[in-house]
Amino acid sequence: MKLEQVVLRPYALPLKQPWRAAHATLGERRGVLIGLFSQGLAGWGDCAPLPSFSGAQDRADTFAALERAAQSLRGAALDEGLAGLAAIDNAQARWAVETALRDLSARRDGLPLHRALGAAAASQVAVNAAAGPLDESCASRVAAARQNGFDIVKIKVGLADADEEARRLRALASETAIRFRLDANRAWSEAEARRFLDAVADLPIDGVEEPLAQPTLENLRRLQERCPFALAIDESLFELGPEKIFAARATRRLVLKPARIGGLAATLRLARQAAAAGMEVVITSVVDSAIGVAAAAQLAAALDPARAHGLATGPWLARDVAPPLPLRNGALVLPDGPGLGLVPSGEFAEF
Ligand SMILES: O=C(O)CCC(=O)c1ccccc1C(=O)O
Ligand SMILES: [Mg+2]
Repeated sequence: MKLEQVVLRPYALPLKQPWRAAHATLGERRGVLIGLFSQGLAGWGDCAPLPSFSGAQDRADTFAALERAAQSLRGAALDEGLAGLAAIDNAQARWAVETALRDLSARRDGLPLHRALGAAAASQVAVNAAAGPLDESCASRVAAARQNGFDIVKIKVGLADADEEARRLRALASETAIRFRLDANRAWSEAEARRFLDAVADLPIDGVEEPLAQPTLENLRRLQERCPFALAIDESLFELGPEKIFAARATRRLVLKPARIGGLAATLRLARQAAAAGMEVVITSVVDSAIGVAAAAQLAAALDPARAHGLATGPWLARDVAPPLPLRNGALVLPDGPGLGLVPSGEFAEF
């Protein structure tokens, strides 16, 4: 299958309200879609680097790497594209290109992408709601999540004093019956983390991502041992090292962002290694476009559609490149169609 046309389509999508986390605020989302065309079919991928979050590569470097990859794909065969993925030296660009290639190849084979990745057919993926930071309007977002059928709501912590946030979380827990997934994005010293985690130990907490500003396998293990719920490694994955993490099992959970890891196959490999080591794996999106979220959702469906993944970021965008996958009763509904199951629409579909 020869790639007859390769297009790059930049986007800038405003958020309904800023996405705030410890160390980062995001007001709009910029990325580039890559589209591959062959025999009347198209495959799409999303490249949306997050320079403000640790571990992300510089945006200009990323788009330059995507541009180079697009150039080398023009006129190449689909299989040559897949064989050349390892040569793309930028994780987010590689993720976009691999998504587009596998979307196209799954469409050729008439299979939804998760089926093309070797999984049984799934119609939905369980997800946590994304409720933003623990601020004044958090309670209304949590109540809305409960109303919309979510069992787990994710909240960013580490943006205010740890004792104050523990009090706010307790107040929220008394208002709405829901489980909390917290993400400190490396905000706390070990002492602050201990103070917060001890103060909320009796609340319905599903897990806490990245509690420590300076995580090591030793301090994470100490913290995990005093927690009744899962702690998770997310952005510290490569700093701590996947192999060391699997051997140590210092935290119960690992968050994998395929956009940051650099592809579907690489993420599947890490996820299976983590599962074999006895860790829980959660796949998350990066407040990217509906194309990126759909790709991560297909991957999550291939891995474990029943575990709540962090893929409900679509509602934060005021505009999107395609109608996002619908959220129903705490799950992302997967399209029936082949490949990703969605294509860019409106201005993003013209070329
Ligand atoms: O996990 C979720 O529900 C949403 C994804 C998310 O929180 C996130 C989005 C962009 C960048 C970093 C993160 C994060 O998990 O730290
Ligand atoms: Mg996280």
